[in-house]
Amino acid sequence: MADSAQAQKLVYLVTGGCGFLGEHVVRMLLQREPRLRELRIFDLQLGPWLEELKTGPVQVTAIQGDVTQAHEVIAAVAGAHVVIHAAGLVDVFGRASPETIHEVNVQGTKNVIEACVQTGTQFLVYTSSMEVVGPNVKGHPFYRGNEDTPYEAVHRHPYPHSKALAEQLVLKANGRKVRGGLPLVTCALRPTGIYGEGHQIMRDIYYQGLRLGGRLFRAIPASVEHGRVYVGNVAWMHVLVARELEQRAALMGGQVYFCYDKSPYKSYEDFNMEFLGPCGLRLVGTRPLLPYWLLMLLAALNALLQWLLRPLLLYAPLLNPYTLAVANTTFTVSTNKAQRHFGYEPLFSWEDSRTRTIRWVQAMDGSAQ
Ligand SMILES: NC(=O)c1ccc[n+]([C@@H]2O[C@H](COP(=O)([O-])OP(=O)(O)OC[C@H]3O[C@@H](n4cnc5c(N)ncnc54)[C@H](O)[C@@H]3O)[C@@H](O)[C@H]2O)c1
Ligand SMILES: CC(C)CCC[C@@H](C)[C@H]1CC[C@H]2[C@@H]3[C@H](O)C=C4C[C@@H](O)CC[C@]4(C)[C@H]3CC[C@]12C
Repeated sequence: MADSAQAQKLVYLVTGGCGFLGEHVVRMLLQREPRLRELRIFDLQLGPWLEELKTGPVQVTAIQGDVTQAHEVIAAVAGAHVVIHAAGLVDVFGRASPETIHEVNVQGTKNVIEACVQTGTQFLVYTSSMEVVGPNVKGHPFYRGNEDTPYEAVHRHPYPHSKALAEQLVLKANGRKVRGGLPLVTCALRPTGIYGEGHQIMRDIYYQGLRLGGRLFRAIPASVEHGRVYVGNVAWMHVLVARELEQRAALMGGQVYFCYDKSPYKSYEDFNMEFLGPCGLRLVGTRPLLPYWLLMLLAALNALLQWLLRPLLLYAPLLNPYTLAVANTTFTVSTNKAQRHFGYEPLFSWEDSRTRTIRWVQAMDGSAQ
């Protein structure tokens, strides 16, 4: 008993802890980090599910706050041993302005780094993205690459641009002296397209399929591979990195790691069918039903409509020139860097990840389309 009381000494802060990934990180920490004394969850919007966590042995502190507000971030970070910075504005559909995306993703990350430095927090894990590498605007394939694979990263879209700038800030901050004189240890995790329970885009596509009479129409050739990783494994990587950063600071500090697991290499649409198929949806066509030039035209039309309608309403469909380019460019990773550096093995097999995701889709209310 005395041992476990003594062992429970760490204070963790998860920014964006109520988001899709953040919730999984929070739950994983509570299950798999026995040294936790307090878990602070910082988010713009707090989820009602947090209440149920407050009855456990770890003190769960919910903090409604905005990463763009430096004073709010400092107050949340003060006294934390580890910060997992997963808050971000994930928008590739033109819902938010480029300035807002920059403010949240870049200035927000600067605020987190400065808060660590000012308050003496030594360990910072940043949720980056595969998008800091690519796909690039030239449509170059990244075929089962790793962290060292050369690739021409060119960003024109505000979201990947902001993630790339934020990642650079985090990596550059590694080694800075925090209050008390110890060095800040940082690293960045780069998930590919995350899937699993709570994935909003999967939900949208499922409902779209239901509205279309249980059908989805193939738009992307089956040969285009899109990297995907299960949310539980991404969360597990965050927990492991946070745990190992202290012991392996020299090796892991300033490093980037792709998030990977045993999810199969498939096109975006074929991969989604692994879950949507067993839930009654069918992907029509072995080849794209529309020629690529027509899809590009439709995507451009959507972008034009978005611009024209902006004063009246927000028109933000899934298809736009950027999402089409991402879905239509092979981008997959094959690496074991996380295994070599901190012993990562996926916690969930592909079969588990698939079953859990299917169960979640099945539990959705089909009438809520
Ligand atoms: N979803 C993916 O496929 C994917 C892939 C790679 C990387 N990522 C990264 O993972 C992180 C989490 O993404 P997600 O998919 O869970 O998105 P999400 O939108 O579900 O979660 C982001 C969370 O951040 C919070 N947030 C946004 N602005 C904030 C602000 N100003 N202050 C405080 N909190 C704020 C949101 O309220 C939300 O809860 C992001 O940094 C994203 O860039 C996501
Ligand atoms: C062209 C249509 C037929 C299909 C549109 C699908 C499109 C909305 C999907 C395809 C790929 C998706 C992105 C990809 O999985 C990886 C990421 C990285 C992450 O950091 C943020 C989300 C994002 C950009 C996904 C967004 C949705 C995309 C573009």
